[in-house]
Amino acid sequence: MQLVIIADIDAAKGTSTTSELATEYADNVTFIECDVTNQESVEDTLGKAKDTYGRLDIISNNAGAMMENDPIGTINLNLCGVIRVAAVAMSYMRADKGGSGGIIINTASLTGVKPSYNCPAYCASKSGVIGFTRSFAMNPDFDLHKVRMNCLCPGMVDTPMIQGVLDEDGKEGRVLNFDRFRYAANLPQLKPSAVADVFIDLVENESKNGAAMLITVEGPPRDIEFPIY
Ligand SMILES: NC(=O)C1=CN([C@@H]2O[C@H](COP(=O)(O)OP(=O)(O)OC[C@H]3O[C@@H](n4cnc5c(N)ncnc54)[C@H](O)[C@@H]3O)[C@@H](O)[C@H]2O)C=CC1
Ligand SMILES: CCCCCC(=O)/C=C/C=C\C=C\C=C\[C@@H](O)[C@@H](O)CCCC(=O)O
Repeated sequence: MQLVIIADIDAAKGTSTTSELATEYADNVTFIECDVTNQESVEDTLGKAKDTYGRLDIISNNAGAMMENDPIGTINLNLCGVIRVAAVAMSYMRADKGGSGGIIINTASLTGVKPSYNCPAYCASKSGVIGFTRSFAMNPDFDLHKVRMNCLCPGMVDTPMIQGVLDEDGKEGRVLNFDRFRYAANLPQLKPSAVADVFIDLVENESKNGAAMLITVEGPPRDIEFPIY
C-alpha cells in the first residue's frame, strides 16, 4: 500500500488537497504543515512521517517560489530548502543507518540551465538544485546508503505559481520585467501531469540516478547532457 504525506507551508491549501485525495485514497493521505526554510519544522515533519509510516521511501522536494524582490529569500527557499529536506530525509532513508534506501526527487527548472534576465535569483537557485543533485548522486557512498537523487527541469507549467505572478501584475516585483513574463506565460505551457509522469518514471527506473530531466512542450523529456571535464 502506498502512503503519502503532503507537507506545505500553506495549511489551508494542504488540508483541502488532502481532503480531495481522501475521497479516493481514504486515510492513506495525511497533511503536515511544514516550512522548508525552518530546520526545526523540517525535522518535525519528517520525524512525524517516519513515526506514522515507519519508513520514508520517496521524497518530492518541490517547494519553491518566484520572488525577485527577495533574492536571498529565494535562495533560502528554493535551494537551501531542498538541501535541508534532503539532509534530514537522508537520516531516515540511509540503508546503512536503519533505513531502506529510496529516492529524493528535487524540482529544479528549465531556468536552471537556460538563463532568464527576468529572474536571476530564481535561476541561480535552480542551477544550485541541479548542481546539488548531480553532485549528491555521484558520491560513491551510494553503495552504502542506497538513496538515489534526481531533479526535474520543467519549462513553464500551468500552476498557481505562474497565475500568482500574473495576478500581481508586477506590483510586488516577483519578476524584473512583468511584460516579458506575461509574454512568456502566454506561450504554450506544460500540464502538471507531464511533470508527474517523469517523476514516476524516475521512481521506477533505477538506472537514472543523478539525471536532470528536461521537460518542455517542444519534445519528449530527456536527460540533460552536461560537459565532461
Ligand atoms: N510553474 C512553473 O512554470 C514551474 C515551476 N517549477 C517549480 O516547481 C515547484 C512547484 O511549483 P508550482 O507547482 O509551479 O507552484 P505552486 O505555487 O503551485 O507550488 C509551490 C508550493 O510550495 C509551497 N511553499 C512555498 N514556500 C514554502 C515553504 N517555505 N515551505 C513549504 N512549502 C512552501 C507553496 O505553498 C505551494 O504549495 C517549485 O519549486 C517551482 O519553482 C519549475 C519549473 C516550472
Ligand atoms: C520567468 C521564469 C518563470 C519561472 C517558472 C519556471 O521555473 C520555468 C520557466 C521556464 C521558462 C520561462 C521563461 C520565461 C522567460 C521570460 O520571463 C523572459 O525572461 C524571457 C526573456 C527572453 C526573451 O525576451 O525572449
